[in-house]
Amino acid sequence: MSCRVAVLISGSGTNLQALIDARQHGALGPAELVGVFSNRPGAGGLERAERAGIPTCVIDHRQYADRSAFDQAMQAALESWQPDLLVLAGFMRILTEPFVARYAGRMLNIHPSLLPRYPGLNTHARALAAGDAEHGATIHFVTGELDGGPAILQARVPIEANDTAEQLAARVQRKEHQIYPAVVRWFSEGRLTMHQGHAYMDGNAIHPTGLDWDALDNAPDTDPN
Ligand SMILES: Nc1nc2c(c(=O)[nH]1)N[C@@H](CN(C=O)c1ccc(C(=O)N[C@@H](CCC(=O)O)C(=O)O)cc1)CN2
Ligand SMILES: NCC(=O)N[C@@H]1O[C@H](COP(=O)([O-])[O-])[C@@H](O)[C@H]1O
Repeated sequence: MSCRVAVLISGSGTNLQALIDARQHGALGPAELVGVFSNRPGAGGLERAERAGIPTCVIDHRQYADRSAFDQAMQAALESWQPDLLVLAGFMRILTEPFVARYAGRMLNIHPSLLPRYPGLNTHARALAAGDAEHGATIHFVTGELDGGPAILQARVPIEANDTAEQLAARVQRKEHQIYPAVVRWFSEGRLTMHQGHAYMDGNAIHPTGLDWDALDNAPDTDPN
């Protein structure tokens, strides 16, 4: 039974590429990439999708009077792909409550910080400015609370002396490209659920900050059964 996955982007699409590569290497489980949607014409990820033979759709949010009108147009376009899961991969628009409710429990986002630290934008510069020793990425279910949905997985990277925001972003992205395919696979295998605002893996509640990627040696997906 395949899991129909639509990916939402706004930019270069390196996380999309990681999903495409994982699919091509048989590492995405039953997940099938059925479409790529962008709110930005010319987004680099659109070329990645076209090269992979994945249908694309672009709706420019700037052509709409308000957020709700854009979300309604986006939802109508997405429904044509009949997605089981929406994957936000650098999608840079805040979604309205009705759109979020339509996909409750089947919409994921990857955020470039160790939530709850640094929701919103410019996370790398904020972590540097705060003098943090570590940074990372969080994958979470999307809810109406911006970057506040139940966490599924976190992955950490060290902040090195003299790091620029660009160097730190690149280190975080390398980790993102490892973890997002794993989480999409888990969801497509029916192992990830959201219930009453909490995330569950194989029926077990996930810690509020998510599973720790570096501690997964003994974790569910190493289970031989
Ligand atoms: N209702 C929700 N919408 C979105 C969520 C969410 O958790 N709940 N996650 C974000 C992804 N994201 C961070 O991970 C994020 C994206 C965009 C913004 C933002 O401030 N966007 C501005 C426009 C910025 C731009 O166009 O460059 C806006 O929408 O006005 C904050 C966080 C996706 N949506
Ligand atoms: N708040 C959302 C946000 O900042 N998301 C971030 O945008 C980048 C998209 O890169 P990509 O387009 O190359 O996948 C990723 O690093 C992702 O964490």
